[in-house]
Amino acid sequence: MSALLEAKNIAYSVPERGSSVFGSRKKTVLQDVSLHVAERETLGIVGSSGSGKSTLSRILTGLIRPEKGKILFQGQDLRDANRQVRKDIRPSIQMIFQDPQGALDPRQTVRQIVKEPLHQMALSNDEKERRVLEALADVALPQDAADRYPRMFSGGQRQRIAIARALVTRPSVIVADEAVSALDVSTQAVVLNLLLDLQKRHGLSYIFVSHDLAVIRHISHRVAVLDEGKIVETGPTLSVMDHPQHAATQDLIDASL
Ligand SMILES: Nc1ncnc2c1ncn2[C@@H]1O[C@H](COP(=O)(O)OP(=O)(O)OP(=O)(O)O)[C@@H](O)[C@H]1O
Repeated sequence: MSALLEAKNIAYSVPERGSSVFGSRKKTVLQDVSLHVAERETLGIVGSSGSGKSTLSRILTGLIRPEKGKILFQGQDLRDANRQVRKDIRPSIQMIFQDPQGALDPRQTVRQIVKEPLHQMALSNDEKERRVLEALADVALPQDAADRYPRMFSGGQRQRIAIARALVTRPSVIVADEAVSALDVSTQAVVLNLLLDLQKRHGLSYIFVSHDLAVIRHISHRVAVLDEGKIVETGPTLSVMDHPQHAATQDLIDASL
């Protein structure tokens, strides 16, 4: 299968805490990370707290730039792409964040929240409105949800709003960073099944980032294990889980039992 979104030899570091801006020491957050996701595939990225998952998610969606390495979308290096091409590609790669409470602006209506990613796209207002209602229907929220505020919804419903916002640009890949971690287990299952259903209906690819192996097992075709900023193991989800090769994988399995 050819890669839809690919990371090649990504490195990222931050100034060590307490070091000055002059001659500061650096802490490595990601080191030589390479991975890809194919069309209609879900790649799970699992790792313990501090292993670099959120940083990697933000690099994959272009929110932060890697220090080294490159991100390719359909084979095109996003660094080389000119502004117009980047503008065309950006809607194809969307992100869902962990905390539905914190990620949704409480002062905005659901319509404003879901519409926000469309601002950069040259669409008529009517088309934008159509897309918002279509995205809400996609996540099984009623049309009148558009005029309400996030606080009027449960945690699971708020996460549906976040998913609708990601879907509204009709992306081909969604990076989900701990997308169900803030939800109770039964709501997690409902949201994961919704994501699986959306994948089938829209041919989506997911990069699904979580510390929770049970969640990753439910949703991912393949898995990459991140440990201290490095991918230490990768393969089909069940074979990695049934025959872990690295101590970090075994630790995550033990923690999920
Ligand atoms: N901007 C930053 N400034 C300082 N340290 C950072 C920054 N970004 C990341 N780090 C550090 O890099 C490491 C990895 O962080 P990251 O948030 O990517 O990990 P994570 O696997 O998502 O962890 P968690 O599950 O706890 O959120 C952590 O030690 C974190 O403190």
